[in-house]
Amino acid sequence: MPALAIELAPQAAVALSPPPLSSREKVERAAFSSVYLTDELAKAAMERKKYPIRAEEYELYEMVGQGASAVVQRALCVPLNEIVAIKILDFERHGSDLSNISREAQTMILIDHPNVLNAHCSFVKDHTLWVVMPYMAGGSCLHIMKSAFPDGFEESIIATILKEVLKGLDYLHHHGHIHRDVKAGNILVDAKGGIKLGDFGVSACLFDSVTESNSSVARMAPEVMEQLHGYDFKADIWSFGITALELAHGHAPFSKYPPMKVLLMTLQNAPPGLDYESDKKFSRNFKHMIASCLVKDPSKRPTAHKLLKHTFFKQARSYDYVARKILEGLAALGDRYQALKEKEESLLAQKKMPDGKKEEISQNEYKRGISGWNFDIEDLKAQASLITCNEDAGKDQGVSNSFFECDNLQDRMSDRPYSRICSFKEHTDIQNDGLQDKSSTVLPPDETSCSQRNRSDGSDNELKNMGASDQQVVMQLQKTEMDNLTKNCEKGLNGRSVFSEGEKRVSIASEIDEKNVNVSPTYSSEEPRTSTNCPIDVPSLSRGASLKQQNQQQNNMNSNGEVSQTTNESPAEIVPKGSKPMAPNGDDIDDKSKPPVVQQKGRFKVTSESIDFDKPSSIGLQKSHSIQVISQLQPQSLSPLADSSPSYANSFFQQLQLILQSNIVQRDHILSIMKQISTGDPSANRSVDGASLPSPTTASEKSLLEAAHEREKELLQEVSDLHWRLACSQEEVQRLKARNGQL
Ligand SMILES: Nc1ncnc2c1ncn2[C@@H]1O[C@H](COP(=O)(O)OP(=O)(O)OP(=O)(O)O)[C@@H](O)[C@H]1O
Repeated sequence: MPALAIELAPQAAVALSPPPLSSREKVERAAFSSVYLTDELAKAAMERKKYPIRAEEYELYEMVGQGASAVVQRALCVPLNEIVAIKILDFERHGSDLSNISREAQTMILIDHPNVLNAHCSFVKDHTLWVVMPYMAGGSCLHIMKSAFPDGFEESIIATILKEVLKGLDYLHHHGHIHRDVKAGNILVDAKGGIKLGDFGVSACLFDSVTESNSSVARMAPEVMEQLHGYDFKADIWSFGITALELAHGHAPFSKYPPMKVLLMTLQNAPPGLDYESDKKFSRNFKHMIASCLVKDPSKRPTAHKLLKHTFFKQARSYDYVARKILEGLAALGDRYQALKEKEESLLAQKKMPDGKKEEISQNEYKRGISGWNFDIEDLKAQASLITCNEDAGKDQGVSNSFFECDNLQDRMSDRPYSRICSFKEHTDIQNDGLQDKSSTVLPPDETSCSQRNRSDGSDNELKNMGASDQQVVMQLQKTEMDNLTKNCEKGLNGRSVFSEGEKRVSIASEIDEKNVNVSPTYSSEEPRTSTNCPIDVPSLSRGASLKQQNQQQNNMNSNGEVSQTTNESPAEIVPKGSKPMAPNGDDIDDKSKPPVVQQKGRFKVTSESIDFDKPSSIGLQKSHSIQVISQLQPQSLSPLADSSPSYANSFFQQLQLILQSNIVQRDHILSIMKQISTGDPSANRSVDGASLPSPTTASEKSLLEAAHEREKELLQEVSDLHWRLACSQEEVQRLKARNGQL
C-alpha cells in the first residue's frame, strides 16, 4: 500500500469536518489544520529540496535513538542519495494525540533555522508516521555525555552549545512556538559540530507521559506543573536552565527521582543551581546565567533574545571547536546507541539502581539552590551602575541585568532592564542569603526582594504553586512517607536495619525528615542528610532547634505573600504575573501594555494577564491557641472582604486549612515518633489524632507538648499573616476590577 503524503502546501490547508475516522485518517486530516503556518515559513518550505514521500524510496539502516513515542533510524534517501534520519512514530501503539503529532510534524517541515531541526517531509506508512529529518551524526548531547562525558562538558563547550540552542529557541519563540521539551536529549550535534534543537513537540502531550517517565518532568517549569494558570514561552527558559545544569553535571538535577517527587521538589523547594563549593570549576557568569533562568516567577526570567546577550555566552566558540572537543574519537552513532542500550538493559536486568551518590548530589544541589553563591558586591555594583533604568525597571526581571549586555536602545526597551537600585539590591539579597545561612533554608532568587512591591508579590510556594488538589496529594504523600518513617524508626528500635541495601534512600520522607525531624545537635548544615539519620539522630533531638528550623523554612516559604487565584471556576480571570502574551512577532513579547491573551494549548492555558498584590492593609486575624478552633471557622467569619468574593476566599481558606492540617499531621507524627524513641517502645501509640495524643506525664513529654504549642502558635501567626495578605489581595483585586471597569 503506498504511503500517503501529509506534506501539504499551506495554501491547501483546510480544516475538514470529521465523520468517524480511522486513526490513520485522523493523522492525515489533522495535518491539514496547520495552525502554526505563517507565510514566511511556508514560503521557505516550498523553496526547499523535494524529498520523496513514499517509504519505498528510503532504505532503513540501524537504529540511532529512541524516545518516549518514537524510534529514530538512520536511512538512505535513495533518489537523492543522501543519508537522513527517520523518526517513526507508532500512533496506534502509543495512543497519542494524533492531531498534535501530525500538526507538529507539519510544523517541523516549515521550520527554517540552522539551530532547529526541521523535517524534510513526513508521511504515513501503515499505522506509523514517518518524519524524515537531516541526520545528526553526533547524536544528542545526552548520548555524547553518556558515552564519553559522564560528568558533563566543560564550560566553553556548554556555552557554545547553549548559545546555538538559544538562537533556536529565540527563533521558535519569535514565531510563536513553545518547544516544551528542551533537554540534552533533544540537543543534536551533526558531524561538523553544528547544533540543532530537535524533537520540536512531536512527542505528544507532556502530561500524558508524566506518569511514565520523569525525563520531561525534571525540566518542567513550576507553572507548567501547576497547570492553574497556564504557561508561556518562559517555560522553555526554565527548561533551558535545567538543561544547562544537565550539561554541566552529566545529568539533570532530579533525574533520579520519581516524577511525583520531582513535581513536589520543583514546586516546593528553591530552584536548583550550580553550587559554589562543588562547582568551583564553573564561572560566576555561568552560575548567574542558570539562576536567571531558574526563577520560579516566569515573568522574571529573561527572554531567549535577552539571554543571548548574557556575558556567559561570550566564551562561545565555533562548531569546529565542538566537533574537535566532543566528537573526536567517538564511535559511530549507531554503535554508541547500541552499546548504551545494552548497558542499560543489563543494569536493568541486574536491578542495579543508578548511582546513589548521584541522588545525593541531586538532592543537595536542589536544596542548596543558589544559596552557596558569593557575589563580589563591588564588582556587581560597578556592573549595575552601567545599566540604564527605565520606567518598568525592576518589574519583570528576576536577576540583575548586570550580566547582560545591552547593545542598543531597542534591546533595552524590549528586555526591560533592571534599575541600578534593584540590580544592586537583588545581589545584596542573594549575597546575604549566602552569608546568612549556607543550609537549604534560603529564598530563591525570585523571592529576594527588590522593592516593597516585590516583597509583597514574591512567590509563596505553598499557595502560589499549589492548588488544593496538589496540596491534598502532598499531604497524602507526606502522611504515607511519615508513616514509613515511623515504621522505619520502629525497625531501628527493634535493632533491624532501617533501609535495605537496594532500597531508595532518598525519598519524600527525606524531605519531611529534613523539615521536621532531622535536627541532631551534631548536624552540620552543609552535610548531606538522608532519612537514614532518623533512628540515630532522634534520641538526641534539640526540640527548640527543630521547631525553629521548621518554622524558618515555613517562613521562607510563606513570607513573600503572592496570593494567586486558585479556584477552578475562573482560572482565566486572575492569572500569575508570569503569563505574558506570546507575540507572534516576538518583538513585544514582554510588553505589559498589551491586552491579556488567553489561549488554550491542548490541555494547557496560555495566559497573559498579571496581577500585582502590592498594597498592604491591616486586617488581623484573632489569634487562638487552639488549632481546632481555627480550622472550624467558616471563611465568612474571617474577613468582611470575603463576602465580596466568596469563591476566592473559600479557595484561599481551604488552602490555609490544608496547610494547617498537613502541619498538624506532621507534628503529631513527630511527637509520636519521639515518644516511641524516648520510651523505647515501638508499639507506643502512633495515633495522629490530636485527641489521642499521650497525656503529659513526664517532663520530656511536657516539653514536647510545650514545643508543639510553640509550633501551634507559630502556625497561627502564619495563618494570621496569610489572612492579612489575603485581605490585601482582595483589596487589590477590587482595585484592579475597578480599573478594568474604567478601561
Ligand atoms: N535527526 C536525528 N539524527 C540523529 N539522531 C537523532 C535524530 N533525531 C533524534 N535522534 C536521536 O533519537 C532520540 C529520540 O528522538 P526523539 O527525542 O525525537 O524521540 P521522542 O520519542 O520524541 O523522544 P522524547 O519524547 O522522549 O523526547 C534522540 O534523543 C536522539 O538521540
